[in-house]
Amino acid sequence: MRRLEARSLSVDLAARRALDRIDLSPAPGRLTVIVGPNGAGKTTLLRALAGLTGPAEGDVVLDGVSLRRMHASDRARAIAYLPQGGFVAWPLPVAGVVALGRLPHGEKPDRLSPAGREAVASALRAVGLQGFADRPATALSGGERARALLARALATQAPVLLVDEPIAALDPRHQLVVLEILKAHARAGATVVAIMHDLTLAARFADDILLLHQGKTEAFGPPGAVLTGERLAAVFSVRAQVLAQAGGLLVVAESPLPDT
Ligand SMILES: Nc1ncnc2c1ncn2[C@@H]1O[C@H](COP(=O)(O)OP(=O)(O)OP(=O)(O)O)[C@@H](O)[C@H]1O
Repeated sequence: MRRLEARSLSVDLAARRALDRIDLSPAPGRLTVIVGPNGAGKTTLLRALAGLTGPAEGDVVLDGVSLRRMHASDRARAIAYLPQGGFVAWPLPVAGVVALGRLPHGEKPDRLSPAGREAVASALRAVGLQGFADRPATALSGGERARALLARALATQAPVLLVDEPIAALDPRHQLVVLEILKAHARAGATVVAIMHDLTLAARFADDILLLHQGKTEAFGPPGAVLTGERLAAVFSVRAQVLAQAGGLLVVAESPLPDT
């Protein structure tokens, strides 16, 4: 198990502070979900946790070592990152796209080791795309492509998995399938951090929720402690009902409040 930690992390984008002194230590074995309004800094935080955006102040460390001091290939083996709204430019077969997840292990997609081949096959099975292995990735629907790109991240078999809006393009069944994959991956010992906008699904699947607002931590903890009607009003500017149900909370945004 690897311990990823943001320590008083601040990030500047175009000379503007996008993240302000974030402390976050997503626990291995648990699914941590980041929520917050558009522009709150969620993607910026995930990119910083992946070592793709450097801190202005503070740091991101893996097992106590700054990501800035790690070799890029060590970092890529340790941390798999799935960007938002993934895009595939070349008509590579789906299995070839997923095999790109083995590059950090020094494996060429067309010459995988037996372990690499098994990792690719198992990732394709996990996302339900085993029948699509030979299809050009440019000939997939948006949701199929999103699942193929998640499979690429899974094929890395990294102990840390960071995924930016992994269910945004998915139908209800595949949303549940992907969230179950993420949860199972966490339960198997990985550190899994996902950005989501669906607060009901976040409440149902997350072990911990980080609520970001204007680059700062508004709240962190179990869903029931973080997602309160009062907080949703203050952060999202919506009147919302948070209803306790068997299986989790149901969050219903009822009406927009005047923007503050
Ligand atoms: N490359 C960039 N240069 C300058 N500012 C940026 C850049 N990328 C993002 N920003 C700004 O930084 C802030 C945080 O952006 P970020 O993408 O992290 O938000 P987010 O919470 O992921 O939003 P969303 O829910 O819309 O995806 C926003 O105000 C955004 O306009």
